[in-house]
Amino acid sequence: MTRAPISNSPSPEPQFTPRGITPTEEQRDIQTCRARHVIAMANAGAAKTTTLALRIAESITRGVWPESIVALTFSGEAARVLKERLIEIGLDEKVVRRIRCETFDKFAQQVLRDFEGGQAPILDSYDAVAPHVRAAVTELKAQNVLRRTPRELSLPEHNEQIFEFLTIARQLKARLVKPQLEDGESFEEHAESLNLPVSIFLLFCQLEKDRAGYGDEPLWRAEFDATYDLACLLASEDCQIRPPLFRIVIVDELQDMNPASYAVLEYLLTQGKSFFTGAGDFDQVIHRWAGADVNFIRTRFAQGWQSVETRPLTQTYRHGPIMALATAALKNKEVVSGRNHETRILVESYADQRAAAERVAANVLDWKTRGGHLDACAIILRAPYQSILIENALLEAGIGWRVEGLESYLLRSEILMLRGVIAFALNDYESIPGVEKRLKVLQALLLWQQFEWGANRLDDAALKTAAEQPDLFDAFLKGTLLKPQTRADKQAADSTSDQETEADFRFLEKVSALRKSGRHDEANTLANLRRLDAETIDETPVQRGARMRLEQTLAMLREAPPDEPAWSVLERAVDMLALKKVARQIFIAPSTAVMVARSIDGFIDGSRRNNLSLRDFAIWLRKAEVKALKLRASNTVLLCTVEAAKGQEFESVMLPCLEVGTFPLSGSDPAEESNRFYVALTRARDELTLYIPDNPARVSPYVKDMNVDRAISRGRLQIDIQFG
Ligand SMILES: Nc1ncnc2c1ncn2[C@@H]1O[C@H](COP(=O)(O)OP(=O)(O)OP(=O)(O)O)[C@@H](O)[C@H]1O
Repeated sequence: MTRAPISNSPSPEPQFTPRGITPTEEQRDIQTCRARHVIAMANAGAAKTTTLALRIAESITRGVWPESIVALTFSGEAARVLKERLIEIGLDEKVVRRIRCETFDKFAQQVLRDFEGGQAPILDSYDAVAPHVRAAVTELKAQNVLRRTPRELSLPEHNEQIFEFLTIARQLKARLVKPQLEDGESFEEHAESLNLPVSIFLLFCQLEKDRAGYGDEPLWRAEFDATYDLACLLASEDCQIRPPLFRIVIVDELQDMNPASYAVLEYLLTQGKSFFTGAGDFDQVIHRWAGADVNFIRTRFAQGWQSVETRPLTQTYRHGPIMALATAALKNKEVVSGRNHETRILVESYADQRAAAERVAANVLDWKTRGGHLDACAIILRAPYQSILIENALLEAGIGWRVEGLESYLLRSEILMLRGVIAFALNDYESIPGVEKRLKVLQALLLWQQFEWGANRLDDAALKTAAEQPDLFDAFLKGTLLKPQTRADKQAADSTSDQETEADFRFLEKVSALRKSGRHDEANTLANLRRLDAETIDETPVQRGARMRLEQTLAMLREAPPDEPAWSVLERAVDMLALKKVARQIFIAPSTAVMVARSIDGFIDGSRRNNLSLRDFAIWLRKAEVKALKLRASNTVLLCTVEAAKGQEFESVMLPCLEVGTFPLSGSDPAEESNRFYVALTRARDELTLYIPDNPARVSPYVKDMNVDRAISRGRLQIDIQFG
């Protein structure tokens, strides 16, 4: 980033006066700055988003149409927070709705939809993209065999490898790498120039070719593909696409910028001759896997732009000096607070995870007793699996909670599937309340039993009917889950029950027409072939294994002594079903498979409470679910991931499980983990509670780095001196 000196020309007096805050000199300067390009890189809570909102409000007050302003971010959450800040500082909600405020990718999707005249399906997870990767692998292998000298290819087969490939592909797209060769270049040479194995580059090219299809629009887009496609189109020589242009362009979370998003931004700025203001924080990069690159911002961003001014925002207004000192120690940088407030930092030690969860619930109640609002309190987790014990503790304490960035554990597919198994074993289908929930249980069972049903069939009325009626629920077990799949089942895997009935009808008509015209042999052959399809077992070894395991597990559960504790039978069931191994087969991301395994452990651990039998545990689960729903109807505390908390702030923040291996999470990028911790802790306005194990050797190094005691004593001194 080019750093031009701050211009000497004084900024004009602001015309917009915000509600609720008095902008500092620095904020006013950015609000009214005359420079065409203004950039502010600053600490967490240093009012970046607020200042961008002030800049937008100032433009509108000076007569700019809200429709000619676009505010782009890299996460939906950041776009939501920016809109929230615009309203907080006093812009009318109706005016805010007229401003285009969304992620780069949503913006690109809309532009492409208008250009292409339709929306290509969006595949929103790696799991949804994986079948396309497998198809591309098959195609590449087939092509390779036909080569005069086949290459030695090493292509992804297993989920972990496919996940790794998709992550590489995403990074290539962030870098705007095209699936093409330069003139006269070989694939080998090009792959080498990208520092990639040739097999991976070939697969990247093949997948992109498949995605492009033969029409004007691609067959599908994964997350970020719209940004990539738009950037490629804009860079093409015969560029036909004309994205809308805006007078004012705002970008929040600049640290997440990558070359593809930058190409879109540059187009908007050059073609629209727009005024640009951007803000970000180098220490909040937590999406490196998706191509976010601090070096890009530091070295290439704004290169060649005229009239670029970097402006400071030196003080954090979110929290007081104690927190500022603690974050400064953590990140080894200067952090100054402009808030005269003793943000409390509390450190609580725990003996085990259950005790920690109970302390979290007790502290939430205490927060409420001291006059705090539940919805101003957030429990931020490093990983979703950590929610199980906390959800149980909140439930026990009668505290309602809502979730962001994770699903309540009772709704996660691995837990739904286990609940289905319990319901089948006990023949107690009512233990899962509500048709919707039972449908989800059936869908989860199909996923875990590795049925390759298409979306059509999974959402079909027939499955919904099975979820409605107890006898059909049982028939589903016997007639689908425990029955070996046949060739006919496979053929119908993607059709709805209506389509199946229609196919049956057409078949009968055909046979009858043949008979009527005396072609009995043909009619018989057709009928025999159909019978053969219905009788021929056609299941993969994996599917057969899953079916046998389910059968044996149900038998084991039914034969278990009725008073045997649930945790003990469930442990055996999880082993027999080989769930942790199956998780690795089903989920593309290795980290997801690990989380699922931990989630299952947490579920079993949760069943240890009160030593309930399996039947009583099923009853407890049903009651828990009903109670959780009721509690959710009132005020709720937020249970969320760090990613979901980014950009938000809360009066009270609780960070459980700050131990070695959990935060930083083992196997994760250390630099990014440190940033993640920084993001989590800097969400707090008034109170931060850190939960650490009572064994000092197991305490997260980040907590040690914060040097809390020193921050408290120095911070108090600072409050006395600075604010009197
Ligand atoms: N001039 C001011 N006086 C007092 N409080 C302010 C002022 N400007 C902003 N704030 C408050 O400071 C807090 C942090 O602001 P904001 O969310 O804009 O920071 P940020 O830098 O975007 O944070 P993050 O890095 O987490 O995205 C908010 O509560 C906001 O209302």
